[in-house]
Amino acid sequence: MHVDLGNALDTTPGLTEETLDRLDSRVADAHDRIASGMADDEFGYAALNLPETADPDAIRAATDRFDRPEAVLTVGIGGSALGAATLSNALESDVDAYFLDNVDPDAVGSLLDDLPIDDTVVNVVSKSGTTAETLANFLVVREAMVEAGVDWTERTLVTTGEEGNLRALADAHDLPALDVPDGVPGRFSVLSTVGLAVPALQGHDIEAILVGGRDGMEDLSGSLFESPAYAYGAATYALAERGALTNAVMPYAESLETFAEWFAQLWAESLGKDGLGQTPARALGATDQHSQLQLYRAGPPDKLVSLIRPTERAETAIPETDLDGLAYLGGSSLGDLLDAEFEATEASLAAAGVPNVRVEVDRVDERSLGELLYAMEAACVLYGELASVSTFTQPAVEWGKKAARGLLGGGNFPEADAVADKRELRIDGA
Ligand SMILES: O=P(O)(O)OC[C@H]1O[C@](O)(CO)[C@@H](O)[C@@H]1O
Repeated sequence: MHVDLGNALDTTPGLTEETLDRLDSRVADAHDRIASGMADDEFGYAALNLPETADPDAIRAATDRFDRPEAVLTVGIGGSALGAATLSNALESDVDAYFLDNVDPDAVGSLLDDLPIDDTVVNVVSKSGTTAETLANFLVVREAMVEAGVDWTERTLVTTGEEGNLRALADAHDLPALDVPDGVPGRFSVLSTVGLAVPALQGHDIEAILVGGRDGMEDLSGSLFESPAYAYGAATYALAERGALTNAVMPYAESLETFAEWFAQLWAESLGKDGLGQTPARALGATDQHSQLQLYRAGPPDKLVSLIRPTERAETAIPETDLDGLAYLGGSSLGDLLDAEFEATEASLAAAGVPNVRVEVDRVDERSLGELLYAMEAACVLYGELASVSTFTQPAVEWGKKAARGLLGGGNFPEADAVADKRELRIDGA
Protein backbone atom coordinates (compact mmCIF):
# COMPACT_ATOMS: atom_id res chain seq x y z
CA MET A 1 0.00 0.00 0.00
CA HIS A 2 1.23 3.50 -0.76
CA VAL A 3 0.08 6.93 0.36
CA ASP A 4 0.98 10.10 -1.55
CA LEU A 5 0.53 13.39 0.32
CA GLY A 6 1.84 15.61 -2.48
CA ASN A 7 -1.56 17.07 -3.31
CA ALA A 8 -2.18 18.07 0.31
CA LEU A 9 0.73 20.52 0.31
CA ASP A 10 0.09 24.27 -0.15
CA THR A 11 -3.64 23.73 -0.75
CA THR A 12 -6.61 25.31 1.06
CA PRO A 13 -6.72 24.06 3.72
CA GLY A 14 -3.27 22.64 3.31
CA LEU A 15 -0.08 21.32 4.80
CA THR A 16 3.56 22.11 4.24
CA GLU A 17 6.57 19.83 4.49
CA GLU A 18 7.54 21.82 7.59
CA THR A 19 4.10 21.06 9.11
CA LEU A 20 4.66 17.36 8.56
CA ASP A 21 8.21 17.53 9.92
CA ARG A 22 6.96 19.24 13.09
CA LEU A 23 4.09 16.76 13.39
CA ASP A 24 6.43 13.79 13.07
CA SER A 25 7.71 14.08 16.63
CA ARG A 26 4.09 13.90 17.86
CA VAL A 27 3.58 10.88 15.61
CA ALA A 28 6.57 9.22 17.28
CA ASP A 29 5.08 9.83 20.73
CA ALA A 30 1.68 8.60 19.56
CA HIS A 31 3.27 5.48 18.10
CA ASP A 32 4.95 4.78 21.44
CA ARG A 33 1.54 5.02 23.13
CA ILE A 34 -0.02 2.75 20.50
CA ALA A 35 2.82 0.23 20.73
CA SER A 36 2.47 0.17 24.51
CA GLY A 37 -1.28 -0.37 24.24
CA MET A 38 -0.72 -3.20 21.77
CA ALA A 39 1.94 -4.80 23.96
CA ASP A 40 -0.50 -4.84 26.90
CA ASP A 41 -3.46 -5.86 24.71
CA GLU A 42 -5.27 -2.81 26.11
CA PHE A 43 -8.92 -2.22 25.27
CA GLY A 44 -9.09 -0.90 21.71
CA TYR A 45 -5.37 -1.15 20.97
CA ALA A 46 -5.87 -4.94 21.01
CA ALA A 47 -7.51 -4.53 17.61
CA LEU A 48 -4.12 -3.72 16.11
CA ASN A 49 -2.85 -7.12 17.26
CA LEU A 50 -5.55 -9.07 15.41
CA PRO A 51 -3.36 -10.05 12.43
CA GLU A 52 -1.39 -12.10 14.99
CA THR A 53 -4.09 -12.99 17.54
CA ALA A 54 -6.94 -13.93 15.20
CA ASP A 55 -7.32 -17.72 14.89
CA PRO A 56 -8.23 -18.73 11.32
CA ASP A 57 -8.35 -22.40 12.34
CA ALA A 58 -11.09 -21.66 14.89
CA ILE A 59 -13.02 -19.76 12.24
CA ARG A 60 -12.72 -22.62 9.77
CA ALA A 61 -13.66 -25.17 12.45
CA ALA A 62 -16.95 -23.32 12.84
CA THR A 63 -17.59 -22.65 9.16
CA ASP A 64 -16.36 -25.83 7.47
CA ARG A 65 -19.31 -27.79 8.88
CA PHE A 66 -21.57 -25.77 6.53
CA ASP A 67 -20.45 -27.42 3.35
CA ARG A 68 -20.39 -24.74 0.60
CA PRO A 69 -23.94 -23.34 1.06
CA GLU A 70 -25.64 -21.57 -1.81
CA ALA A 71 -25.80 -18.40 0.28
CA VAL A 72 -24.78 -16.88 3.58
CA LEU A 73 -26.99 -14.31 5.27
CA THR A 74 -25.33 -12.08 7.86
CA VAL A 75 -27.64 -10.57 10.45
CA GLY A 76 -25.76 -7.80 12.23
CA ILE A 77 -25.31 -4.04 12.18
CA GLY A 78 -22.46 -1.51 12.19
CA GLY A 79 -19.11 -3.13 12.81
CA SER A 80 -20.82 -6.50 13.12
CA ALA A 81 -21.76 -6.42 9.44
CA LEU A 82 -19.68 -3.80 7.58
CA GLY A 83 -16.32 -5.56 7.78
CA ALA A 84 -17.66 -8.81 6.40
CA ALA A 85 -19.63 -6.88 3.77
CA THR A 86 -16.50 -4.99 2.71
CA LEU A 87 -14.58 -8.21 2.18
CA SER A 88 -17.50 -10.04 0.57
CA ASN A 89 -18.34 -7.21 -1.83
CA ALA A 90 -14.70 -6.80 -2.84
CA LEU A 91 -14.08 -10.47 -3.71
CA GLU A 92 -15.80 -12.79 -6.18
CA SER A 93 -17.44 -15.99 -4.92
CA ASP A 94 -20.02 -18.50 -6.11
CA VAL A 95 -21.50 -18.42 -2.60
CA ASP A 96 -23.90 -15.47 -2.52
CA ALA A 97 -23.69 -13.16 0.49
CA TYR A 98 -26.65 -11.22 1.84
CA PHE A 99 -26.58 -8.70 4.67
CA LEU A 100 -29.44 -7.67 6.93
CA ASP A 101 -28.16 -4.59 8.76
CA ASN A 102 -31.35 -2.57 8.95
CA VAL A 103 -34.97 -3.15 10.00
CA ASP A 104 -36.73 -1.77 6.97
CA PRO A 105 -39.64 -4.23 6.55
CA ASP A 106 -39.80 -3.79 2.77
CA ALA A 107 -36.08 -4.52 2.41
CA VAL A 108 -36.22 -7.46 4.81
CA GLY A 109 -39.24 -8.90 2.97
CA SER A 110 -37.59 -8.47 -0.40
CA LEU A 111 -34.37 -10.09 0.80
CA LEU A 112 -36.24 -13.08 2.25
CA ASP A 113 -38.10 -13.47 -1.04
CA ASP A 114 -34.76 -13.64 -2.89
CA LEU A 115 -32.93 -15.83 -0.37
CA PRO A 116 -32.49 -19.56 -1.12
CA ILE A 117 -33.44 -20.14 2.51
CA ASP A 118 -33.16 -23.92 2.39
CA ASP A 119 -29.47 -23.68 1.47
CA THR A 120 -28.44 -20.59 3.41
CA VAL A 121 -26.23 -20.29 6.46
CA VAL A 122 -27.46 -17.59 8.82
CA ASN A 123 -24.49 -15.80 10.38
CA VAL A 124 -25.84 -13.74 13.28
CA VAL A 125 -23.28 -11.37 14.76
CA SER A 126 -23.51 -9.11 17.77
CA LYS A 127 -20.72 -8.31 20.20
CA SER A 128 -23.18 -7.20 22.91
CA GLY A 129 -25.82 -9.76 21.97
CA THR A 130 -28.49 -7.17 22.75
CA THR A 131 -28.69 -4.94 19.67
CA ALA A 132 -32.40 -4.51 18.91
CA GLU A 133 -32.10 -4.43 15.12
CA THR A 134 -29.98 -7.57 14.99
CA LEU A 135 -32.12 -9.61 17.37
CA ALA A 136 -35.37 -8.45 15.75
CA ASN A 137 -34.09 -9.42 12.32
CA PHE A 138 -32.82 -12.75 13.61
CA LEU A 139 -36.24 -13.59 15.06
CA VAL A 140 -37.87 -12.74 11.71
CA VAL A 141 -35.33 -14.82 9.77
CA ARG A 142 -35.64 -17.73 12.17
CA GLU A 143 -39.42 -17.74 11.75
CA ALA A 144 -38.97 -17.70 7.97
CA MET A 145 -36.62 -20.70 8.24
CA VAL A 146 -39.14 -22.59 10.38
CA GLU A 147 -41.95 -21.78 7.94
CA ALA A 148 -39.73 -23.07 5.11
CA GLY A 149 -39.24 -26.32 7.00
CA VAL A 150 -35.55 -25.62 7.64
CA ASP A 151 -34.00 -26.74 10.95
CA TRP A 152 -32.60 -23.34 11.92
CA THR A 153 -30.36 -24.88 14.60
CA GLU A 154 -28.53 -26.72 11.81
CA ARG A 155 -28.08 -23.59 9.66
CA THR A 156 -27.17 -20.90 12.18
CA LEU A 157 -23.72 -19.66 13.20
CA VAL A 158 -23.45 -17.22 16.11
CA THR A 159 -20.63 -14.73 16.72
CA THR A 160 -21.03 -12.88 19.98
CA GLY A 161 -19.49 -11.83 23.30
CA GLU A 162 -19.33 -13.86 26.49
CA GLU A 163 -22.67 -12.54 27.78
CA GLY A 164 -26.00 -11.47 26.31
CA ASN A 165 -29.05 -12.91 24.58
CA LEU A 166 -27.18 -14.39 21.62
CA ARG A 167 -24.73 -16.28 23.85
CA ALA A 168 -27.70 -17.64 25.83
CA LEU A 169 -29.41 -18.67 22.59
CA ALA A 170 -26.28 -20.44 21.32
CA ASP A 171 -25.86 -22.25 24.63
CA ALA A 172 -29.53 -23.24 24.81
CA HIS A 173 -29.57 -24.73 21.31
CA ASP A 174 -25.94 -25.87 21.15
CA LEU A 175 -25.30 -23.65 18.13
CA PRO A 176 -21.80 -23.26 16.68
CA ALA A 177 -20.55 -20.05 18.24
CA LEU A 178 -17.49 -17.92 17.54
CA ASP A 179 -16.21 -15.54 20.19
CA VAL A 180 -15.89 -11.82 19.55
CA PRO A 181 -12.32 -10.98 20.61
CA ASP A 182 -11.98 -9.16 23.92
CA GLY A 183 -11.12 -5.48 23.87
CA VAL A 184 -11.99 -4.95 20.21
CA PRO A 185 -14.75 -2.45 19.37
CA GLY A 186 -16.98 -3.62 16.52
CA ARG A 187 -15.70 -1.10 13.99
CA PHE A 188 -12.17 -2.45 14.52
CA SER A 189 -13.12 -6.14 14.34
CA VAL A 190 -12.97 -6.96 10.61
CA LEU A 191 -9.71 -8.93 11.00
CA SER A 192 -11.33 -11.27 13.52
CA THR A 193 -14.16 -13.83 13.76
CA VAL A 194 -16.56 -10.93 13.19
CA GLY A 195 -15.28 -10.08 9.73
CA LEU A 196 -13.71 -13.34 8.58
CA ALA A 197 -16.50 -15.93 8.98
CA VAL A 198 -18.29 -14.77 5.82
CA PRO A 199 -15.18 -14.81 3.59
CA ALA A 200 -14.39 -18.25 5.01
CA LEU A 201 -17.89 -19.48 4.11
CA GLN A 202 -17.47 -17.95 0.65
CA GLY A 203 -14.24 -19.87 0.06
CA HIS A 204 -11.83 -16.94 0.32
CA ASP A 205 -8.30 -17.16 1.71
CA ILE A 206 -8.77 -15.69 5.19
CA GLU A 207 -5.15 -16.50 6.03
CA ALA A 208 -4.08 -14.17 3.17
CA ILE A 209 -6.32 -11.42 4.59
CA LEU A 210 -4.45 -11.76 7.89
CA VAL A 211 -1.08 -11.79 6.06
CA GLY A 212 -2.12 -8.43 4.58
CA GLY A 213 -2.97 -7.21 8.05
CA ARG A 214 0.52 -8.24 9.15
CA ASP A 215 1.95 -6.29 6.21
CA GLY A 216 0.21 -3.22 7.63
CA MET A 217 1.36 -4.05 11.15
CA GLU A 218 5.00 -4.30 10.04
CA ASP A 219 4.75 -0.85 8.41
CA LEU A 220 3.91 0.87 11.71
CA SER A 221 6.92 2.88 12.83
CA GLY A 222 7.78 5.98 14.79
CA SER A 223 7.65 8.19 11.72
CA LEU A 224 4.86 9.16 9.34
CA PHE A 225 7.48 9.20 6.59
CA GLU A 226 7.99 5.44 7.01
CA SER A 227 4.39 4.33 7.56
CA PRO A 228 1.61 4.78 4.99
CA ALA A 229 -1.01 4.30 7.72
CA TYR A 230 0.50 6.96 9.96
CA ALA A 231 1.06 9.27 6.99
CA TYR A 232 -2.67 9.07 6.23
CA GLY A 233 -3.70 9.44 9.87
CA ALA A 234 -1.37 12.38 10.53
CA ALA A 235 -2.25 14.22 7.31
CA THR A 236 -6.01 13.86 7.75
CA TYR A 237 -5.68 15.01 11.39
CA ALA A 238 -3.56 18.03 10.44
CA LEU A 239 -5.92 18.95 7.61
CA ALA A 240 -8.89 18.73 10.00
CA GLU A 241 -7.05 21.03 12.39
CA ARG A 242 -6.78 23.47 9.49
CA GLY A 243 -10.45 23.28 8.54
CA ALA A 244 -10.90 20.13 6.43
CA LEU A 245 -13.83 18.88 8.48
CA THR A 246 -15.06 16.54 5.74
CA ASN A 247 -13.07 13.65 4.32
CA ALA A 248 -14.63 12.48 1.05
CA VAL A 249 -13.50 8.89 0.55
CA MET A 250 -13.63 8.15 -3.17
CA PRO A 251 -12.47 4.71 -4.26
CA TYR A 252 -11.99 4.25 -8.01
CA ALA A 253 -13.11 0.62 -7.88
CA GLU A 254 -16.67 -0.66 -7.50
CA SER A 255 -15.21 -3.51 -5.44
CA LEU A 256 -14.21 -0.92 -2.79
CA GLU A 257 -17.54 0.91 -2.57
CA THR A 258 -18.52 -0.89 0.63
CA PHE A 259 -15.04 -0.18 2.02
CA ALA A 260 -16.06 3.52 2.02
CA GLU A 261 -19.10 2.61 4.12
CA TRP A 262 -16.93 0.63 6.55
CA PHE A 263 -14.48 3.56 6.70
CA ALA A 264 -17.35 5.95 7.47
CA GLN A 265 -18.25 4.07 10.65
CA LEU A 266 -14.61 3.68 11.68
CA TRP A 267 -13.84 7.37 11.20
CA ALA A 268 -17.09 8.89 12.51
CA GLU A 269 -17.65 6.63 15.53
CA SER A 270 -13.98 6.77 16.59
CA LEU A 271 -13.15 10.45 16.05
CA GLY A 272 -16.49 12.28 16.50
CA LYS A 273 -15.97 13.22 20.14
CA ASP A 274 -15.87 16.43 22.29
CA GLY A 275 -17.02 18.61 19.40
CA LEU A 276 -14.16 17.33 17.22
CA GLY A 277 -14.01 14.94 14.28
CA GLN A 278 -13.93 14.76 10.50
CA THR A 279 -17.11 13.82 8.61
CA PRO A 280 -16.55 10.90 6.24
CA ALA A 281 -18.41 11.42 2.97
CA ARG A 282 -18.84 8.36 0.76
CA ALA A 283 -18.21 8.76 -2.92
CA LEU A 284 -17.28 6.51 -5.84
CA GLY A 285 -15.04 7.19 -8.82
CA ALA A 286 -15.73 7.80 -11.65
CA THR A 287 -19.48 8.03 -10.93
CA ASP A 288 -19.26 10.94 -8.49
CA GLN A 289 -17.28 13.04 -10.92
CA HIS A 290 -20.73 13.57 -12.41
CA SER A 291 -22.22 14.39 -9.04
CA GLN A 292 -20.41 15.40 -5.86
CA LEU A 293 -17.17 16.57 -7.48
CA GLN A 294 -18.79 19.95 -8.21
CA LEU A 295 -19.09 20.55 -4.45
CA TYR A 296 -15.65 19.12 -3.64
CA ARG A 297 -13.97 21.39 -6.18
CA ALA A 298 -16.05 24.58 -5.99
CA GLY A 299 -17.81 24.43 -2.64
CA PRO A 300 -16.59 25.59 0.76
CA PRO A 301 -12.84 24.99 1.34
CA ASP A 302 -13.63 22.68 4.25
CA LYS A 303 -12.78 19.21 2.95
CA LEU A 304 -10.17 16.82 1.69
CA VAL A 305 -10.67 14.04 -0.82
CA SER A 306 -9.13 10.58 -0.30
CA LEU A 307 -8.63 9.02 -3.73
CA ILE A 308 -8.16 5.26 -3.52
CA ARG A 309 -7.36 2.82 -6.31
CA PRO A 310 -5.75 -0.50 -7.10
CA THR A 311 -2.74 -0.10 -9.43
CA GLU A 312 -3.62 -3.41 -11.11
CA ARG A 313 -7.14 -3.84 -12.49
CA ALA A 314 -9.00 -5.61 -15.28
CA GLU A 315 -8.71 -4.00 -18.72
CA THR A 316 -11.82 -4.65 -20.90
CA ALA A 317 -11.00 -3.24 -24.33
CA ILE A 318 -13.16 -0.46 -25.78
CA PRO A 319 -14.00 -1.38 -29.39
CA GLU A 320 -12.86 0.91 -32.18
CA THR A 321 -15.56 3.36 -33.29
CA ASP A 322 -16.10 5.84 -36.09
CA LEU A 323 -18.62 7.79 -34.02
CA ASP A 324 -17.72 11.47 -34.37
CA GLY A 325 -15.54 12.69 -31.55
CA LEU A 326 -15.33 9.29 -29.84
CA ALA A 327 -12.62 7.64 -31.94
CA TYR A 328 -10.12 8.42 -29.15
CA LEU A 329 -11.87 5.86 -26.94
CA GLY A 330 -11.51 3.02 -29.42
CA GLY A 331 -8.52 0.79 -28.82
CA SER A 332 -8.27 1.95 -25.24
CA SER A 333 -9.76 0.06 -22.29
CA LEU A 334 -12.21 0.73 -19.48
CA GLY A 335 -9.34 0.29 -17.00
CA ASP A 336 -7.28 2.90 -18.83
CA LEU A 337 -10.29 5.23 -18.89
CA LEU A 338 -10.94 4.79 -15.15
CA ASP A 339 -7.28 5.43 -14.34
CA ALA A 340 -7.24 8.49 -16.58
CA GLU A 341 -10.30 9.80 -14.76
CA PHE A 342 -8.68 9.12 -11.38
CA GLU A 343 -5.61 11.15 -12.34
CA ALA A 344 -7.71 13.86 -13.96
CA THR A 345 -9.87 14.24 -10.85
CA GLU A 346 -6.77 14.32 -8.67
CA ALA A 347 -5.26 17.09 -10.83
CA SER A 348 -8.59 18.90 -11.05
CA LEU A 349 -8.80 19.11 -7.26
CA ALA A 350 -5.16 20.18 -6.99
CA ALA A 351 -5.69 22.90 -9.63
CA ALA A 352 -8.54 24.23 -7.48
CA GLY A 353 -6.37 24.10 -4.36
CA VAL A 354 -8.46 21.33 -2.79
CA PRO A 355 -6.33 18.95 -0.68
CA ASN A 356 -6.42 15.34 -1.81
CA VAL A 357 -4.52 12.26 -0.69
CA ARG A 358 -3.75 9.30 -2.95
CA VAL A 359 -4.01 5.81 -1.44
CA GLU A 360 -2.96 2.94 -3.72
CA VAL A 361 -3.10 -0.79 -3.17
CA ASP A 362 -1.50 -3.28 -5.55
CA ARG A 363 -4.79 -4.99 -6.44
CA VAL A 364 -8.14 -5.88 -4.84
CA ASP A 365 -7.37 -9.31 -3.42
CA GLU A 366 -7.35 -10.85 0.05
CA ARG A 367 -3.86 -9.71 1.02
CA SER A 368 -4.25 -6.13 -0.22
CA LEU A 369 -7.64 -5.82 1.44
CA GLY A 370 -6.22 -7.01 4.74
CA GLU A 371 -3.44 -4.43 4.48
CA LEU A 372 -5.81 -1.58 3.51
CA LEU A 373 -8.27 -2.33 6.33
CA TYR A 374 -5.50 -2.66 8.90
CA ALA A 375 -3.80 0.52 7.72
CA MET A 376 -6.99 2.55 8.00
CA GLU A 377 -7.61 1.21 11.50
CA ALA A 378 -4.05 2.20 12.48
CA ALA A 379 -4.50 5.60 10.80
CA CYS A 380 -7.67 6.12 12.82
CA VAL A 381 -5.97 5.17 16.09
CA LEU A 382 -3.09 7.56 15.35
CA TYR A 383 -5.52 10.39 14.50
CA GLY A 384 -7.32 9.71 17.78
CA GLU A 385 -4.05 9.92 19.72
CA LEU A 386 -3.10 13.20 18.02
CA ALA A 387 -6.57 14.62 18.65
CA SER A 388 -6.61 13.31 22.23
CA VAL A 389 -10.07 11.80 21.88
CA SER A 390 -11.41 8.53 23.27
CA THR A 391 -11.09 6.58 20.01
CA PHE A 392 -12.56 3.30 21.16
CA THR A 393 -15.84 4.34 22.82
CA GLN A 394 -19.13 5.57 21.33
CA PRO A 395 -21.23 7.07 24.14
CA ALA A 396 -23.19 9.37 21.84
CA VAL A 397 -25.03 6.50 20.17
CA GLU A 398 -26.59 5.30 23.42
CA TRP A 399 -29.18 8.09 23.83
CA GLY A 400 -31.11 7.11 20.72
CA LYS A 401 -30.98 3.42 21.58
CA LYS A 402 -32.61 4.10 24.95
CA ALA A 403 -35.26 6.35 23.39
CA ALA A 404 -36.21 3.73 20.81
CA ARG A 405 -36.29 0.98 23.43
CA GLY A 406 -38.50 3.10 25.68
CA LEU A 407 -40.90 3.88 22.83
CA LEU A 408 -41.33 0.13 22.30
CA GLY A 409 -41.99 -0.50 25.98
CA GLY A 410 -38.55 -1.97 26.64
CA GLY A 411 -38.05 0.02 29.82
CA ASN A 412 -38.51 3.43 31.39
CA PHE A 413 -36.06 5.83 29.76
CA PRO A 414 -36.24 9.64 30.05
CA GLU A 415 -34.92 9.72 26.52
CA ALA A 416 -38.20 8.17 25.33
CA ASP A 417 -40.16 10.80 27.24
CA ALA A 418 -38.15 13.51 25.51
CA VAL A 419 -39.42 12.26 22.12
CA ALA A 420 -42.90 13.51 23.06
CA ASP A 421 -41.47 17.00 23.57
CA LYS A 422 -40.63 17.42 19.88
CA ARG A 423 -41.09 21.00 18.65
CA GLU A 424 -43.34 21.17 15.58
CA LEU A 425 -43.45 23.50 12.62
CA ARG A 426 -45.43 21.47 10.06
CA ILE A 427 -45.91 22.46 6.45
CA ASP A 428 -48.44 20.10 4.92
CA GLY A 429 -48.62 19.21 1.25
CA ALA A 430 -51.94 19.50 -0.70
O1 LIG B 1 -22.06 -5.92 17.73
P1 LIG B 1 -23.17 -5.21 18.47
O2 LIG B 1 -22.97 -5.22 19.96
O3 LIG B 1 -24.52 -5.70 18.04
O4 LIG B 1 -23.06 -3.65 18.06
C1 LIG B 1 -23.27 -3.30 16.71
C2 LIG B 1 -22.81 -1.88 16.50
O5 LIG B 1 -23.53 -0.98 17.37
C3 LIG B 1 -22.60 -0.10 18.00
O6 LIG B 1 -22.33 -0.60 19.28
C4 LIG B 1 -23.17 1.30 18.11
O7 LIG B 1 -24.46 1.23 18.62
C5 LIG B 1 -21.37 -0.16 17.13
O8 LIG B 1 -20.23 0.33 17.80
C6 LIG B 1 -21.33 -1.61 16.81
O9 LIG B 1 -20.49 -1.89 15.70
